[in-house]
Amino acid sequence: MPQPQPLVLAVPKGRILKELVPLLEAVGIEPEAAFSDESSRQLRFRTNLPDIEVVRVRSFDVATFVAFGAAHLGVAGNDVLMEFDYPEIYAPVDLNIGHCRLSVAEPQSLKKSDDPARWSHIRVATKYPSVTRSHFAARGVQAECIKLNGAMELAPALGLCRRIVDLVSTGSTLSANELVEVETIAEVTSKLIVNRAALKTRPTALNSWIDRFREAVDAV
Ligand SMILES: Nc1ncnc2c1ncn2[C@@H]1O[C@H](COP(=O)(O)OP(=O)(O)OP(=O)(O)O)[C@@H](O)[C@H]1O
Ligand SMILES: O=P(O)(O)OC[C@H]1O[C@H](OP(=O)(O)OP(=O)(O)O)[C@H](O)[C@@H]1O
Repeated sequence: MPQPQPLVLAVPKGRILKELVPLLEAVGIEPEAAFSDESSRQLRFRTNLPDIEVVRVRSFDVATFVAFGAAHLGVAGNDVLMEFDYPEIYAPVDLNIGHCRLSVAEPQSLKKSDDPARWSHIRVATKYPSVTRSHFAARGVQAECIKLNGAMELAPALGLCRRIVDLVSTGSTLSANELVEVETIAEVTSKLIVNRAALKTRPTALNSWIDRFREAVDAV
């Protein structure tokens, strides 16, 4: 009988990867050496297991690869999952890594006189326009979003807008840019995500990976 194609696990480049590597080890996935070589241009990696390979993509693209079934499994923050809200993605395991929060922030000087309860229309710079619009629409505030892909914290000082919605962890990026949090939209951690159609066609293999990740998180 022909062997099924290896499962594809999509992982994000960047900060989550450092926290993810020990979890991959704990579930028994050891990618080939080029995976840990930051200078390597390789994007697709064999592992010690013939039935799983790993691809490394941008954090937002993990969700897209998994939603379209190009990857069977992935690791993504719930900031990314909320922004796309793909119905094709199932997120069964909280990996307890990538802890941060999605927050609204504004200049310290503005906060002194500001009352969020009185907002009716605000302009916000963010990488998360969809989450931002729905968060504010739920209380009748129209949020006009300017999409940025990074360095949101610069926007108020340069007059692009007065408020931003961005991820906050230690708060040091906000304070270095004289901004303060006004409210939290969501707590964020990274999840193991699975393509729902793949879960139906390859249930044994995928459920076994879900169990292994769950056990590895519980063992930490
Ligand atoms: N300061 C932080 N502390 C903890 N987790 C974070 C922090 N910032 C981001 N994250 C989590 O890590 C994920 C990837 O963020 P990261 O900043 O590495 O990607 P990025 O560089 O913004 O994106 P891209 O891959 O598009 O370059 C986010 O989606 C979020 O879930
Ligand atoms: O509260 P802190 O601990 O300062 O963390 C918050 C920062 O972390 C993330 O950016 P990251 O460092 O990942 O860089 P990026 O702007 O390139 O996404 C986020 O976008 C904030 O800028």
